[in-house]
Amino acid sequence: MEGKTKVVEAAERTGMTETWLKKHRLVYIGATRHPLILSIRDGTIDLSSFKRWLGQDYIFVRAFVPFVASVLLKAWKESDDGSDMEVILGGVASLNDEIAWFKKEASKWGIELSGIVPQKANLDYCRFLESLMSSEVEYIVAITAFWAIETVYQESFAHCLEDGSKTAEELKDTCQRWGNDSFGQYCRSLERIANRCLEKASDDVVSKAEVVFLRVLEHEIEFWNMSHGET
Ligand SMILES: Cc1ncc(CN)c(N)n1
Repeated sequence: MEGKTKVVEAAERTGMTETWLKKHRLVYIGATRHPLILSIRDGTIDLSSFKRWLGQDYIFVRAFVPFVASVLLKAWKESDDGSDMEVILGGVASLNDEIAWFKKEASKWGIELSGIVPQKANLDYCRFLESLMSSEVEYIVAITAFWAIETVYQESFAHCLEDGSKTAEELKDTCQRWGNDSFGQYCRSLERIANRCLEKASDDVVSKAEVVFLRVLEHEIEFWNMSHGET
Protein backbone atom coordinates (compact mmCIF):
# COMPACT_ATOMS: atom_id res chain seq x y z
CA MET A 1 0.00 0.00 0.00
CA GLU A 2 2.80 2.34 0.93
CA GLY A 3 4.50 1.55 -2.41
CA LYS A 4 1.28 2.34 -4.28
CA THR A 5 0.99 5.73 -2.57
CA LYS A 6 4.51 6.55 -3.66
CA VAL A 7 3.71 5.67 -7.30
CA VAL A 8 0.62 7.92 -7.22
CA GLU A 9 2.61 10.79 -5.69
CA ALA A 10 5.27 10.46 -8.41
CA ALA A 11 2.59 10.47 -11.14
CA GLU A 12 1.03 13.63 -9.69
CA ARG A 13 4.44 15.27 -9.81
CA THR A 14 4.92 14.64 -13.54
CA GLY A 15 5.00 18.05 -15.17
CA MET A 16 5.59 19.98 -11.95
CA THR A 17 6.68 23.02 -13.97
CA GLU A 18 3.28 23.03 -15.72
CA THR A 19 1.56 22.95 -12.32
CA TRP A 20 3.61 25.90 -11.08
CA LEU A 21 3.06 27.89 -14.28
CA LYS A 22 -0.70 27.53 -13.73
CA LYS A 23 -0.56 28.19 -10.00
CA HIS A 24 1.62 31.32 -10.36
CA ARG A 25 0.14 32.46 -13.68
CA LEU A 26 -0.25 36.12 -12.75
CA VAL A 27 3.37 36.50 -11.64
CA TYR A 28 4.51 34.60 -14.73
CA ILE A 29 2.54 36.96 -16.96
CA GLY A 30 4.06 39.87 -15.04
CA ALA A 31 7.51 38.56 -15.95
CA THR A 32 6.84 37.59 -19.58
CA ARG A 33 4.42 40.35 -20.62
CA HIS A 34 6.08 43.28 -18.90
CA PRO A 35 5.27 46.80 -20.24
CA LEU A 36 8.81 47.00 -21.71
CA ILE A 37 8.17 43.86 -23.77
CA LEU A 38 4.69 45.03 -24.74
CA SER A 39 6.14 48.36 -25.88
CA ILE A 40 8.73 46.55 -28.05
CA ARG A 41 5.92 44.46 -29.52
CA ASP A 42 3.61 47.39 -30.26
CA GLY A 43 6.41 49.61 -31.59
CA THR A 44 6.03 52.35 -28.95
CA ILE A 45 9.23 51.62 -27.03
CA ASP A 46 11.22 54.51 -25.69
CA LEU A 47 14.76 53.80 -26.90
CA SER A 48 16.37 55.16 -23.75
CA SER A 49 14.54 52.42 -21.80
CA PHE A 50 15.83 49.84 -24.26
CA LYS A 51 19.40 51.10 -23.90
CA ARG A 52 19.14 51.07 -20.10
CA TRP A 53 17.96 47.47 -20.22
CA LEU A 54 20.78 46.51 -22.63
CA GLY A 55 23.56 47.93 -20.45
CA GLN A 56 22.17 46.36 -17.27
CA ASP A 57 21.62 43.00 -18.95
CA TYR A 58 25.24 42.86 -20.08
CA ILE A 59 26.29 43.08 -16.41
CA PHE A 60 23.71 40.47 -15.46
CA VAL A 61 24.87 38.02 -18.13
CA ARG A 62 28.47 38.25 -16.91
CA ALA A 63 27.24 37.16 -13.46
CA PHE A 64 24.99 34.52 -15.00
CA VAL A 65 28.00 32.66 -16.51
CA PRO A 66 29.47 31.50 -13.16
CA PHE A 67 25.96 30.58 -12.02
CA VAL A 68 25.51 28.32 -15.08
CA ALA A 69 29.00 26.89 -14.47
CA SER A 70 27.88 26.04 -10.91
CA VAL A 71 24.81 24.24 -12.31
CA LEU A 72 27.15 22.29 -14.60
CA LEU A 73 29.26 21.28 -11.61
CA LYS A 74 26.16 20.17 -9.68
CA ALA A 75 24.96 18.15 -12.72
CA TRP A 76 28.31 16.40 -12.88
CA LYS A 77 28.13 15.53 -9.19
CA GLU A 78 24.42 14.89 -8.66
CA SER A 79 22.61 14.12 -11.92
CA ASP A 80 21.49 10.57 -12.72
CA ASP A 81 21.51 11.34 -16.46
CA GLY A 82 24.75 12.14 -18.28
CA SER A 83 22.97 14.05 -21.05
CA ASP A 84 22.03 16.88 -18.62
CA MET A 85 25.64 18.06 -18.79
CA GLU A 86 25.46 18.41 -22.55
CA VAL A 87 22.34 20.57 -22.39
CA ILE A 88 23.92 22.81 -19.74
CA LEU A 89 27.18 22.98 -21.68
CA GLY A 90 25.11 24.16 -24.66
CA GLY A 91 23.85 26.92 -22.36
CA VAL A 92 27.41 27.96 -21.52
CA ALA A 93 28.24 28.08 -25.25
CA SER A 94 25.19 30.21 -25.96
CA LEU A 95 26.24 32.63 -23.19
CA ASN A 96 29.61 32.99 -24.87
CA ASP A 97 27.76 34.15 -28.00
CA GLU A 98 25.47 36.29 -25.87
CA ILE A 99 28.39 38.27 -24.39
CA ALA A 100 29.88 38.86 -27.85
CA TRP A 101 26.44 39.92 -29.07
CA PHE A 102 26.03 42.45 -26.22
CA LYS A 103 29.35 44.07 -27.16
CA LYS A 104 28.34 44.35 -30.81
CA GLU A 105 24.85 45.61 -29.95
CA ALA A 106 26.18 48.16 -27.45
CA SER A 107 28.49 49.64 -30.04
CA LYS A 108 25.57 49.80 -32.53
CA TRP A 109 23.62 51.92 -29.98
CA GLY A 110 26.62 53.95 -28.82
CA ILE A 111 26.64 52.47 -25.30
CA GLU A 112 29.92 52.36 -23.37
CA LEU A 113 29.64 49.06 -21.47
CA SER A 114 32.61 49.72 -19.18
CA GLY A 115 30.82 52.79 -17.83
CA ILE A 116 27.59 51.02 -16.80
CA VAL A 117 26.81 51.16 -13.09
CA PRO A 118 24.73 48.19 -11.90
CA GLN A 119 21.39 49.26 -10.47
CA LYS A 120 19.95 47.91 -7.22
CA ALA A 121 17.58 45.40 -8.85
CA ASN A 122 20.49 44.03 -10.88
CA LEU A 123 22.75 43.73 -7.83
CA ASP A 124 19.95 42.01 -5.90
CA TYR A 125 19.39 39.54 -8.75
CA CYS A 126 23.14 38.82 -9.05
CA ARG A 127 23.35 38.28 -5.28
CA PHE A 128 20.44 35.85 -5.53
CA LEU A 129 22.30 33.93 -8.28
CA GLU A 130 25.36 33.85 -6.08
CA SER A 131 23.35 32.35 -3.21
CA LEU A 132 22.29 29.53 -5.56
CA MET A 133 25.92 28.75 -6.37
CA SER A 134 26.52 27.42 -2.86
CA SER A 135 27.31 23.70 -2.72
CA GLU A 136 24.49 23.44 -0.16
CA VAL A 137 21.91 24.24 -2.84
CA GLU A 138 20.65 21.07 -4.50
CA TYR A 139 21.05 20.50 -8.26
CA ILE A 140 17.25 20.28 -8.61
CA VAL A 141 16.77 23.72 -7.09
CA ALA A 142 19.53 25.27 -9.24
CA ILE A 143 18.32 23.67 -12.50
CA THR A 144 14.79 24.91 -11.76
CA ALA A 145 16.13 28.47 -11.42
CA PHE A 146 18.16 28.07 -14.62
CA TRP A 147 15.13 26.85 -16.59
CA ALA A 148 12.96 29.70 -15.25
CA ILE A 149 15.55 32.42 -16.01
CA GLU A 150 16.03 31.31 -19.62
CA THR A 151 12.32 30.68 -20.20
CA VAL A 152 11.23 34.16 -19.10
CA TYR A 153 13.44 35.68 -21.82
CA GLN A 154 12.35 33.11 -24.40
CA GLU A 155 8.62 33.71 -23.78
CA SER A 156 9.05 37.47 -23.58
CA PHE A 157 11.02 37.99 -26.77
CA ALA A 158 9.16 35.32 -28.77
CA HIS A 159 6.02 37.38 -28.06
CA CYS A 160 7.62 40.33 -29.90
CA LEU A 161 8.08 38.18 -33.02
CA GLU A 162 4.59 36.71 -33.23
CA ASP A 163 2.27 37.54 -36.13
CA GLY A 164 0.72 40.94 -35.66
CA SER A 165 3.62 42.40 -33.66
CA LYS A 166 4.94 45.80 -34.74
CA THR A 167 8.49 45.36 -33.47
CA ALA A 168 10.89 47.88 -35.05
CA GLU A 169 13.37 46.41 -37.53
CA GLU A 170 16.34 47.60 -35.41
CA LEU A 171 15.07 45.59 -32.40
CA LYS A 172 14.33 42.36 -34.22
CA ASP A 173 17.86 41.03 -33.75
CA THR A 174 17.46 41.38 -29.97
CA CYS A 175 14.12 39.57 -30.07
CA GLN A 176 15.57 36.81 -32.27
CA ARG A 177 18.43 36.27 -29.83
CA TRP A 178 16.06 34.73 -27.23
CA GLY A 179 12.83 34.39 -29.18
CA ASN A 180 14.14 31.99 -31.84
CA ASP A 181 12.95 28.38 -32.08
CA SER A 182 16.24 26.77 -31.17
CA PHE A 183 16.43 28.80 -27.94
CA GLY A 184 12.85 27.62 -27.35
CA GLN A 185 13.92 23.98 -27.78
CA TYR A 186 16.82 24.50 -25.41
CA CYS A 187 14.40 25.92 -22.78
CA ARG A 188 12.16 22.88 -23.22
CA SER A 189 15.19 20.59 -22.70
CA LEU A 190 15.90 22.44 -19.44
CA GLU A 191 12.24 22.04 -18.48
CA ARG A 192 12.37 18.27 -19.14
CA ILE A 193 15.46 17.98 -16.94
CA ALA A 194 13.77 19.97 -14.16
CA ASN A 195 10.61 17.85 -14.35
CA ARG A 196 12.52 14.59 -14.37
CA CYS A 197 14.47 15.65 -11.26
CA LEU A 198 11.39 17.07 -9.50
CA GLU A 199 9.53 13.78 -9.99
CA LYS A 200 12.07 11.98 -7.84
CA ALA A 201 12.70 14.73 -5.30
CA SER A 202 11.53 14.87 -1.68
CA ASP A 203 8.65 17.21 -0.79
CA ASP A 204 11.11 19.45 0.99
CA VAL A 205 13.30 19.94 -2.09
CA VAL A 206 10.25 20.41 -4.36
CA SER A 207 9.03 23.20 -2.04
CA LYS A 208 12.46 24.85 -2.11
CA ALA A 209 12.48 24.68 -5.93
CA GLU A 210 9.02 26.27 -6.09
CA VAL A 211 10.12 29.15 -3.86
CA VAL A 212 13.19 29.69 -6.05
CA PHE A 213 11.01 29.61 -9.20
CA LEU A 214 8.81 32.37 -7.76
CA ARG A 215 11.80 34.43 -6.68
CA VAL A 216 13.22 34.22 -10.20
CA LEU A 217 9.94 35.61 -11.58
CA GLU A 218 9.98 38.45 -9.05
CA HIS A 219 13.60 39.31 -9.85
CA GLU A 220 12.83 39.27 -13.58
CA ILE A 221 9.96 41.74 -13.05
CA GLU A 222 12.21 44.03 -10.99
CA PHE A 223 14.84 43.72 -13.70
CA TRP A 224 12.46 44.88 -16.44
CA ASN A 225 11.27 47.66 -14.11
CA MET A 226 14.81 49.10 -14.11
CA SER A 227 14.32 50.13 -17.71
CA HIS A 228 11.98 52.90 -16.45
CA GLY A 229 15.07 54.48 -14.90
CA GLU A 230 13.54 54.97 -11.46
CA THR A 231 15.59 52.39 -9.55
C1 LIG B 1 17.68 39.29 -16.58
C2 LIG B 1 17.93 38.23 -17.60
N1 LIG B 1 17.22 37.07 -17.51
C3 LIG B 1 17.47 36.08 -18.46
C4 LIG B 1 18.36 36.24 -19.44
C5 LIG B 1 18.58 35.16 -20.48
N2 LIG B 1 19.87 34.57 -20.43
C6 LIG B 1 19.07 37.44 -19.48
N3 LIG B 1 19.99 37.68 -20.43
N4 LIG B 1 18.84 38.45 -18.55
